[in-house]
Amino acid sequence: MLSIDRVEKSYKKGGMFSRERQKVLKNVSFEFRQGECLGIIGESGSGKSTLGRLLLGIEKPDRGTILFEGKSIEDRKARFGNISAVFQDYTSSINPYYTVEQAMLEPLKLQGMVKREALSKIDLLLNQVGLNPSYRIKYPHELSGGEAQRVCIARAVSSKPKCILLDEAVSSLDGTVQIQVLELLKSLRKIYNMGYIFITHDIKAAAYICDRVMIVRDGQIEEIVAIAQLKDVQSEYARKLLKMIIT
Ligand SMILES: Nc1ncnc2c1ncn2[C@@H]1O[C@H](COP(=O)(O)OP(=O)(O)OP(=O)(O)O)[C@@H](O)[C@H]1O
Repeated sequence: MLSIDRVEKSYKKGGMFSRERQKVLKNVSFEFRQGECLGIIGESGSGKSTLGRLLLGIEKPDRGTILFEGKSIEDRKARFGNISAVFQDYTSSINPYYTVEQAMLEPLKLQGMVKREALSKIDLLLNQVGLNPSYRIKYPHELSGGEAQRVCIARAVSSKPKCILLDEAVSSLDGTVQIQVLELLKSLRKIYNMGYIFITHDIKAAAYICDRVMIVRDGQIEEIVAIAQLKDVQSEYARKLLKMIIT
């Protein structure tokens, strides 16, 4: 569904007048299959979030191509309604002056829904993420971290996307809430028949939800492995990384 071919990305390094560039992604190629949950794991600074932004079409690669069902992800029409995102920072993902209802109306209106239809859809979406209709009138500061992230997830599924990219989406939640949100993601995946790209440094969370994980090292793919074969990773680095994260 998503074809990533020889993608490279670099950023300017140093001050405003510096010409030096840091290569953040190097020759990245892989396929994301329809309906799968692919984890992207790696050390801090390995380029996971940069790759995530490129997959969303927020930024352009310097070289290489990213195709969504054969069309460039840079083409708004290719990605609109097909791919959405949930980020770690749920508090700044929702406008602080918007109620939950207003925040959820936005994407539904963009899909061309009339207000009456959108309002009943909001009740359904809130219900699907385990929040009752009383949450419609709440502001972000009145929500717990887990509740705010549920609202972000409800917004992300509202367009019935084929894929949601989750960038450290459960990392700031504490233990039990994290598991509840992972369970929610599992059940929504079945309801909507969609795939996830799950960026995380938490291998346990990845193992809980993903079918395959891609291990990224210093901007390059080290290895892609099915979760069931995680214990049998081939590369020395992947073995060390997994051991380090698990202990
Ligand atoms: N917009 C940017 N401008 C300049 N440098 C950037 C930019 N975005 C990322 N970088 C650099 O690219 C490298 C990779 O960053 P990235 O956030 O993609 O890594 P990451 O694996 O997601 O890390 P973390 O797990 O800590 O979030 C880092 O050295 C970072 O400083």
